[in-house]
Amino acid sequence: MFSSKDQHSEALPQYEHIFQNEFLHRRHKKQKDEDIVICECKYNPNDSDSPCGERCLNVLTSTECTPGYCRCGVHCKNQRFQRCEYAKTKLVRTEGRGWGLLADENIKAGQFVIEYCGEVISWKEAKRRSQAYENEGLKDAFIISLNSNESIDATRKGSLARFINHSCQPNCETRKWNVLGEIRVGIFAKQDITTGTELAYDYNFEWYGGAKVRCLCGAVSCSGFLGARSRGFQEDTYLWEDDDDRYSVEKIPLYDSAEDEPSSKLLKTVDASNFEYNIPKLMNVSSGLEHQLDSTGLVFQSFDAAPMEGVTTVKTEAPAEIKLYSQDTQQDLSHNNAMISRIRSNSACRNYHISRPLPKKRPLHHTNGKAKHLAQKQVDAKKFAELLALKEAREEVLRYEETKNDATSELASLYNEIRPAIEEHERDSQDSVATSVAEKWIEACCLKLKAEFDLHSSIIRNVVCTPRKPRQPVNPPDGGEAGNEMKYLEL
Ligand SMILES: C[S@@+](CC[C@H](N)C(=O)[O-])C[C@H]1O[C@@H](n2cnc3c(N)ncnc32)[C@H](O)[C@@H]1O
Repeated sequence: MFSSKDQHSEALPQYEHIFQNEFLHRRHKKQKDEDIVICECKYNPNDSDSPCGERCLNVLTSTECTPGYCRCGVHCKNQRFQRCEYAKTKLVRTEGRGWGLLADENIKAGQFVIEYCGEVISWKEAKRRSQAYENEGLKDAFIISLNSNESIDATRKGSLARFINHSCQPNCETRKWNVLGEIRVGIFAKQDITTGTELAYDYNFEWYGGAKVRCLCGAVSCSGFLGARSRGFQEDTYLWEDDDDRYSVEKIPLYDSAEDEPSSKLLKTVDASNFEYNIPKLMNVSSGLEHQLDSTGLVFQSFDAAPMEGVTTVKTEAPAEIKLYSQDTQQDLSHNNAMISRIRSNSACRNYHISRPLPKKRPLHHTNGKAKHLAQKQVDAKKFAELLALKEAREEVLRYEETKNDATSELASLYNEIRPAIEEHERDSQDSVATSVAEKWIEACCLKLKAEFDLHSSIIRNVVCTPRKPRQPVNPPDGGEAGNEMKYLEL
């Protein structure tokens, strides 16, 4: 695997070694006091996990503690990027893949290995440079994506992470961390790695166009080319062989399984069931909830078929299911989508598990071969309550409605609270908000969703199981005589 030649006989690549990203098109953000999240850890000499270990709120949200603010002081273990707490590694010459990086000590699964440092440039500049490097005849590519607007270029300046090669069956992965208000990319071990093993992560979603390089990772599941799963790759037609000859390739392999889709497609769904946060568990829903109460325009769908508001579906074109929600719900949804699109750039962040492809669309109910019109109204819980004969049932429905209203106002006020943060991030062309903010938002969305569900299920339960008030004649609004014109309240 590695060259038998003396490793030092090959000239070391020309680049400037740096330990922190350098910003070319803007300044490093200054963290404001109000943006600093202080964890609840307290240093306890008898508990090795106490100074910001796995239970630390900041660690759980992939945010490093801010020195001077963390109560654990010098004992804080959550400043690994800032303190360059890298694993020991060794540069080696590989067969056919240029230089590579080996573990020079045993590395544990989940361990921070090294930061991918380089020059932070705009996405446009990344495109320009990528083309320029190709024109200059540079074979190795060192640009990776930081967020949807920015990239890190380690071609001229970088850390040793620039030497980590690609593998389709990697032992490492990239993760994005919030460090003093900036997103930084770290290489983390996916599994235990023994000393002397080459480190590798999957480049597939980071490919920037230009030359295609045949992958020599040797994995059984090898995709054939570096970045072969990226959208850019599939649009391009050149191949760069190991001997640097170019070939026009007629048929670049296309990947059609859900897993192989470009990340931009994959990141449309958040798997809420995997959240590691303390988000209230949603009730189990029986399939018997698929009801339609036409006279109120109220449509119920079994929970698993509906997108989980603000959490599950992020899609620019509204899926059919979204139409089942009321207009104000849809408004919330667009806020939520904006939020999710801001947090989704942190795709490598393990806390969000943004991983599942879009759920398959369920066909809507059809009548006479036509799609049934689904009215988009709010549920009038008071109207339902009035129809119920039992006082307890009426009270229950109204109680759930109040809880739902509280959850709705809570979400609205949270949006107002975080609006300045969102606007600031937009000004700075930053694609993510603080994880703590996203976390609060998701929790509020879940609470609102649960409250809505509780209300709807209470209405259904009571309509089905408790007696209704007898039909009452109502006088027409103009005060005319009841009789032939008599109308009945109907469910
Ligand atoms: C970030 S650099 C890695 C370090 C590089 N090997 C060097 O010598 O500087 C990425 C480049 O390494 C080469 N490379 C990385 N992984 C490879 C693989 N699995 N098969 C073939 N070439 C690979 C490609 O030329 C790629 O553009």
